[in-house]
Amino acid sequence: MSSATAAMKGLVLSRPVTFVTGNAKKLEEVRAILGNSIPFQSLKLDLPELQGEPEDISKEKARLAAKEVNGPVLVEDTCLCFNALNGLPGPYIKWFLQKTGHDGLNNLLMAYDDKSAFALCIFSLAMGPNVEPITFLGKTPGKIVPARGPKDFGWDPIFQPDGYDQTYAEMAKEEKNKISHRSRALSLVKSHFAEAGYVFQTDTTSTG
Ligand SMILES: O=P(O)(O)OP(=O)(O)OP(=O)(O)OC[C@H]1O[C@@H](n2cnc3c(O)ncnc32)[C@H](O)[C@@H]1O
Ligand SMILES: [Mg+2]
Repeated sequence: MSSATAAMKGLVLSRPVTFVTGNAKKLEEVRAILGNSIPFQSLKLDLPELQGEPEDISKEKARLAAKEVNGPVLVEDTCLCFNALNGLPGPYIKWFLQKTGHDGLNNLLMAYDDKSAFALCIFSLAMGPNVEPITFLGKTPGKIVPARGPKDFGWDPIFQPDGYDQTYAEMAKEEKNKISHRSRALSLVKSHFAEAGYVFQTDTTSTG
């Protein structure tokens, strides 16, 4: 689409999308997965999170972020869902991890034979403070195992994706990024950008 056509459709963005997160490891993966496909800057901000269903939590984060940034934003919320617990801890995984650790998360499943789980990533894109966010879901199935591998990113050591004998933590970063919940959601974000034909004005200065 030419920039004139984009302008007629109101799709010219005067600034890049800001990816708002308080989590440096998430940002690292998003950078690696997106490369130069979508121009974005980042803002380190730990946004308050609503309680409720994962999609609503992610959307509300985007609304708050868009108000904060007063421009287009991308946020994501990540859940780790145990099938035996009907999806819990889900969006509350951060607090379960913080309070009980990798062993505690394994112990939660002690009473069940079913150790299956899925990682869920929900990106929300809000093109501005008064625009309804749209969501993009990525899901990777796997199982919960006793911790193996480096402990530098969340629950990576206890999640072993289906079809692999390594945990996320043991896998090479590029390997994880090929199949992860995050990369699956981001490939939908990329398709959305390709289809929407947003045009970024490049004469602005970036703050991030
Ligand atoms: O500022 P935000 O983006 O919200 O960052 P956060 O760290 O608070 O992240 P979430 O609210 O989405 O909570 C998800 C929890 O799961 C962890 N996590 C997220 N993605 C992960 C991944 O790919 N592998 C392992 N742990 C992950 C993360 O460290 C949190 O403890
Ligand atoms: Mg959070």
